Amino acid sequence: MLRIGVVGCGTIGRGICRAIDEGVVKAELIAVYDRNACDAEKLRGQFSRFSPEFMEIAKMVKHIDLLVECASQEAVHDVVPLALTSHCDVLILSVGALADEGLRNRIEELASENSCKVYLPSGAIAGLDGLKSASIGEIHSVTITTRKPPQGLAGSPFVVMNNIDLDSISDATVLFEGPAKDAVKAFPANVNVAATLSVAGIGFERTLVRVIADPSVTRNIHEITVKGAFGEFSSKVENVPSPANPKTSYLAQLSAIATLKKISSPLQVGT
Ligand SMILES: NC(=O)C1=CN([C@@H]2O[C@H](COP(=O)(O)OP(=O)(O)OC[C@H]3O[C@@H](n4cnc5c(N)ncnc54)[C@H](OP(=O)(O)O)[C@@H]3O)[C@@H](O)[C@H]2O)C=CC1
Ligand SMILES: O=C([O-])CC(=O)C(=O)O
Repeated sequence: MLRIGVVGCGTIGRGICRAIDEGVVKAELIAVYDRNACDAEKLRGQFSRFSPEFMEIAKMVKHIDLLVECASQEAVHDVVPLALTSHCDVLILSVGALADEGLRNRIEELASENSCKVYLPSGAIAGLDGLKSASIGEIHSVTITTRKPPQGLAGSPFVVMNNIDLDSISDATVLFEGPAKDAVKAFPANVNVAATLSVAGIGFERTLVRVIADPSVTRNIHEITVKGAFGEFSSKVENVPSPANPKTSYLAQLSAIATLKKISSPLQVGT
């Protein structure tokens, strides 16, 4: 059976571990790691079928087949090359890290040299199937508009560096418009979905991102428009935020679990 290690024991990590323990994903939960050791320790005690060990990454990669990164963009730099070098497949949630072209190329090279797979779940958006099909032909434009309650954007480098008082925003306000390459650095915990779109479609320079702080909404809303030789499509997801981390939509966690389910199943559905 597939042996999994999870890096990052926050909102998504906890959900993934629970899904493995409950048998939704047919795999063994071997190890967990978080830079806050006590969060990982708390999580370890919550399972009925598995007792994952708290393991540093260097040890973890010797005991698993697949490493799940659900920590931060910084963690992608630290753990993904190491896992691939150790012949582990990798599932990445903090996809914004791949805006770094050097890291992206290194990850692709290491995966290829070591015959490993790198999985990027569709996260909190819908429509990647259409974009992947469309990108076999010519794509003219990909745009994503992300609309979140102001406090869902709290702590992001863009808000901090520009001294934006989120509490004083009374109407929907466009905070950012620009390429995905800049958006994922400005809002690293909010628009990883723009990075996934970039990889699936026309890259980090040409994928355009708009971030709106909107006090009138309670959901994290992602609207995507793709235009190309195939015609055009739009998708809109109104996501329920995770109670433990309102930046992260519940669908992101479900999407990671669905990807693990697909990996561990003989039946493959969809593009
Ligand atoms: N691809 C997608 O569609 C989506 C991606 N995401 C991304 O997925 C990741 C996980 O999200 P979520 O579970 O909500 O986040 P949480 O903040 O709830 O949990 C992340 C956990 O990982 C820890 N962590 C962060 N960096 C490291 C590191 N370098 N090494 C070890 N542990 C680390 C955090 O510690 P600490 O609290 O100290 O930071 C925290 O305990 C985030 O990067 C998020 O932006 C989220 C939603 C959608
Ligand atoms: O969960 C979401 O709404 C999207 C998100 O935070 C991200 O892509 O980083």
